[in-house]
Amino acid sequence: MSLSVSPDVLLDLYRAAVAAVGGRESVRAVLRADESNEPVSVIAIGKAASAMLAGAQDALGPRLRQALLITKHKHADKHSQRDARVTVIEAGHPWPDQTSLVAGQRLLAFLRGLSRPPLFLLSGGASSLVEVPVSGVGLAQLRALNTYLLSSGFDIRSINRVRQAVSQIKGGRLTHFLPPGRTQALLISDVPGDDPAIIGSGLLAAPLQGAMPSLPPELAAVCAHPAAPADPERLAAVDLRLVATNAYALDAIEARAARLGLPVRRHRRFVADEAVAGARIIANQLLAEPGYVHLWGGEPVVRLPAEPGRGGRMQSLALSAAQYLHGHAQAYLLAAGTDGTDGPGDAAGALVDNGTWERATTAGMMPAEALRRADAGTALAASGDLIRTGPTGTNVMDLMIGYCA
Ligand SMILES: O=C(O)[C@H](O)CO
Repeated sequence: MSLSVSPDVLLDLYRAAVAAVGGRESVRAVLRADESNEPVSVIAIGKAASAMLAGAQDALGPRLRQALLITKHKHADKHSQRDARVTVIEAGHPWPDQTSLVAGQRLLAFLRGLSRPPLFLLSGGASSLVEVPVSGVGLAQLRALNTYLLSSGFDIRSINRVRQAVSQIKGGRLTHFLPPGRTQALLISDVPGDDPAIIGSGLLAAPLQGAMPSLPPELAAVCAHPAAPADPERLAAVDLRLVATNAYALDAIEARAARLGLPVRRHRRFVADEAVAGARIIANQLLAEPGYVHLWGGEPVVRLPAEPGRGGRMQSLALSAAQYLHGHAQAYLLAAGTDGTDGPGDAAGALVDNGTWERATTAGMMPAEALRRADAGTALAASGDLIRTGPTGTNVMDLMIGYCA
């Protein structure tokens, strides 16, 4: 078999993956299979809420009676805004703001107006976008808590464990406000392991168990306000279904590669390392087995200095991997998020090759220094290797696709 794997082929595989887990397509595919004629009310919450709601609008047509859309500032699309049946609220992310509390009240009011349960469309970001704090906790405390959590280095499970402790709706407590009957929820997962109790802090799932991570005393005191426990019977009346995950995106790449006749090595270990360490592992695996398209899924982390530069975890990982590709005749690595935004800046990630390190250096950058300052985006802009997609309408964490001849 004669192979021709160019950077364009890797971009094509990445695009196929993002399309396969698109919020609109994923929701539409599931709802089209539903043959009922009943009218449906929809509540879509999360960074992918607009796209998910568009999928419901496509599939349900006139059956969609009314919808509440809660998404990040500037994330509501025209499709939703022009539909008179849709109430749009844009709220704060990654830190909750006043609009997140307004969204919480509108959510409860919307539910009070229903005689039967709505269809929920949930995606990552919901934790910050909507909140009804327990009594005694206000916006200032909520923001202080989230500011601490987001820079704590805790994993998302621990972060959302704390968020659940100060909420009247998270950790399954939103079920207390549902009308009677079975509730359906479709979810896009942006968390390792795809646990619905973690996605968006589990508005409709059983609460996270286990010890809380340790917090500074003033924040531990915020979490000591009592919250009503979730009712197991109400939780049991919710059907949660994942419609898009990181694994689905990797499946789509495998399927597309097979159609193109490309042999694939799919690495099953979820890449959650610190980005620079992860880059070394990935580059070693790639270079050890030439002639294959290598695939990894994950969500590495970047330790941020006091004043970080441009670019997120995927750009750090890509730039760091570029130093290992240097000197190889033909070697590429595409590392990109699936939501279109990889940290500060407008890039989704980067596609590096054996010349990236040198191009960045020739352009006057010091790539190693850029990595230390969490400024990979500036070096990759100079080497001409950034990928820009704009908002994609989904988020299933990160994809890494590599090839070396
Ligand atoms: O909203 C959240 O909690 C995160 O995006 C994980 O889903």
